[in-house]
Amino acid sequence: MDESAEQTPLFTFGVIADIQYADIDDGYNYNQTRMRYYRSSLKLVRNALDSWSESAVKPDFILQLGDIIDGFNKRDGTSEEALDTVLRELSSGPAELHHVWGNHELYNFSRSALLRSRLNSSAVRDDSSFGAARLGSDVYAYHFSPVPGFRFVVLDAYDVSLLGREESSEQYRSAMDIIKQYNANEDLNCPPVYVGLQQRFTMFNGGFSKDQLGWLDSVLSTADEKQERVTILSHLPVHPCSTTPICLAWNYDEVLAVIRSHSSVVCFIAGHDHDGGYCCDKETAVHHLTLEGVIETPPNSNAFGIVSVYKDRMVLKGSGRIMDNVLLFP
Ligand SMILES: Nc1ncnc2c1ncn2[C@@H]1O[C@H](COP(=O)(O)OP(=O)(O)O)[C@@H](O)[C@H]1O
Repeated sequence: MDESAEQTPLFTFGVIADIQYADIDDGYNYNQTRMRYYRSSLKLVRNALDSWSESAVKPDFILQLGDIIDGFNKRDGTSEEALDTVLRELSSGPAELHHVWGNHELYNFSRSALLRSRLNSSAVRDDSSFGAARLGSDVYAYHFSPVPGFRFVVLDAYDVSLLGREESSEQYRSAMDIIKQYNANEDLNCPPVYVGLQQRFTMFNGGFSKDQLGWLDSVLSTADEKQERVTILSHLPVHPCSTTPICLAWNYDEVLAVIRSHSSVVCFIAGHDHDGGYCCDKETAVHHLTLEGVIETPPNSNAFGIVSVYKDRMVLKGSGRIMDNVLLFP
């Protein structure tokens, strides 16, 4: 029998990704290959909450991996209402929430509005010995330690992006320079090629600035010294084996290089690719987990999980489309 089954976990947390709620009829994705269940996504959130509340060991916190409401809300003028609806449900749950931002957050709200909103969960408990918990400026990146010896780092995968940046800004211009190097299409949401990693250079993706990478590097250095186990969260995946290339972060390779230079990282959790994915990095044995998205999950199924953390592993108990997984620490 799995040894961890007999032990009490050190802590547990819930995971859910790409809820993309909108009060509109079901419809297909852009390529007409997958059905999206916009209203039913709220029911699947309720299923997750019921399960987390009823679980023998209730989660200490919930990780919402981004795209909490769909971009169609912006078109319909229902962004605030839709956000209220989902957050009302999630806030009624058993644990504090940590929100990651995805492209749909930026379709609905400006970066400054997001920083002032309930989707900014950076003001959470942390130990001051670690320096500032948040990166600062208008980048949404922070870290927290739920239990001594463990740390979670929330990254902003749209720090370098055409989304959420004023067209007149330097950041917008430099993101445009990057995408134009690889994508010659008039519609920058259309991938530049049909196969290969270059597909990632679309407007619905983004990347991490030098400032953010430097900040991550220093957070991980301190975590290495303290021999902590770090889990990194981002809307966009950064390992090519954990996702379809069309969903990868623009500068995934730079994030991987930072992760690979630190001993503290044990896991990287992302959303965005609604089909999900998983791989264990060959070089470091760090787990790269991409969660199946709620929005493309049929109403009779589910897409959420609960993770129990032990001293040597994390055990993911998935529901519906999310598979169980045992993530041994490297
Ligand atoms: N192949 C494509 N060509 C042009 N536009 C696209 C393509 N794929 C997606 N889009 C557009 O990009 C935006 C984001 O796509 P969407 O599928 O909603 O992203 P997500 O997977 O995050 O839900 C939408 O406006 C969508 O219409």
